[in-house]
Amino acid sequence: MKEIKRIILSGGGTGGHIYPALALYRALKASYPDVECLYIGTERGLESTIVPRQGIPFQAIEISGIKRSLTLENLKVAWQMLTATRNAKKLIREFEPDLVLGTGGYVCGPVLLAASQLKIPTIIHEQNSVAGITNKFLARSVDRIATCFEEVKDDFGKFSDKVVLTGNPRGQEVLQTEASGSILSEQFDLDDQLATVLIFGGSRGAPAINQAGLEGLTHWQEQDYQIILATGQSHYDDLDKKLLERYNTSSNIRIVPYIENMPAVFQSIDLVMCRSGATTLTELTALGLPSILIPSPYVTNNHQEQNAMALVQRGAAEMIRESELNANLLIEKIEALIHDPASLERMRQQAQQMGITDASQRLIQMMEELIN
Ligand SMILES: CC(=O)N[C@H]1[C@@H](OP(=O)(O)OP(=O)(O)OC[C@H]2O[C@@H](n3ccc(=O)[nH]c3=O)[C@H](O)[C@@H]2O)O[C@H](CO)[C@@H](O)[C@@H]1O
Repeated sequence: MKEIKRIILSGGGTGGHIYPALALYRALKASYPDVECLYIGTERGLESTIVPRQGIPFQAIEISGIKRSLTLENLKVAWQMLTATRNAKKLIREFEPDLVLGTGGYVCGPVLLAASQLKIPTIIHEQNSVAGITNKFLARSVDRIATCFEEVKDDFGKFSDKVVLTGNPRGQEVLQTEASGSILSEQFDLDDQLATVLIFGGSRGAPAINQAGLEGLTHWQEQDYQIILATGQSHYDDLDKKLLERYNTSSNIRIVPYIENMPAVFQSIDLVMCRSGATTLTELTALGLPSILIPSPYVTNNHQEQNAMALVQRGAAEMIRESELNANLLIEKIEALIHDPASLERMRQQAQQMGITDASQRLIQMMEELIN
């Protein structure tokens, strides 16, 4: 059997498309220590900082998303797509990969298209319960479509025979991350023994969640549990420094810009309140973490609400729509659950039942089949 020696990974914009690729890379490296990888993303996306920090060679190409209304803008995007595909071809020819795998986001369009035109085996990985625009566009050209929810198969229409349910590699990765009983004290100067709620938007933060979270802090300061609020880097930079200082010096509240080691931090959290991006949900279900989900209403076909409903219907999570969100509701929901260990335990079990925990192995097997 031919070994996997060189692969190109692509995907980005936000963390939800990047972390699955990185988790897969690490699993691949464990099976094939000599494997070499090139990551192709964009300069503007989070991948341009996250990926090089992992020591993975990174190349950027320029591409932006299709605007739904402005046709002139779309002409520019079409032109960019042609140039980007040409640039991607150049990178692919130079690197000579055995396979190219894309985890979603606009950048995958030109990269996977170029690879398939060069007759290199291709896989796209769809994390959501509703297929993204780029992945739908690529369905015709790629060899396999790896998915995380049964129900997304139909979105690929006549290409649905290429669909294989693999799950999201990030779930397997968080499960393999060792828990440290002292991460809350060491990293946040909080109490390792107290119940702790983690509030965050998605990889870029969410203004509505930040606002409701910040408004709840005066109340939470007086409670017997702890709150960590991760705002997203750019929102954090805009926060009033006096407010930050006031809360961050209290014993049970921490406001931070971004948590780099989420898989490790999650292990010490009792309840999560966050967006319902697909990669976050994979992490929550793998670990069996109870959650209150606030889907982003600003995504294609409202897919985050569908992602969230998959958990809500199984009793693994509760949901608040952003239109109903305010600090009082947040406080009420958190308080109802944090003081109810039986409900938390039920949610934990339900969440855990949903997790697919061998996604990397399934994807690696798919890669091996394709290159042989
Ligand atoms: C606005 C938007 O288009 N969002 C999409 C994007 O979301 P986004 O990238 O925000 O979403 P996900 O929830 O899927 O992933 C976020 C990732 O960032 C990590 N994290 C988050 C905060 C933090 O401080 N530290 C940290 O490491 C989370 O643990 C998770 O691994 O991709 C997802 C996966 O295709 C989609 O489902 C989302 O709808």
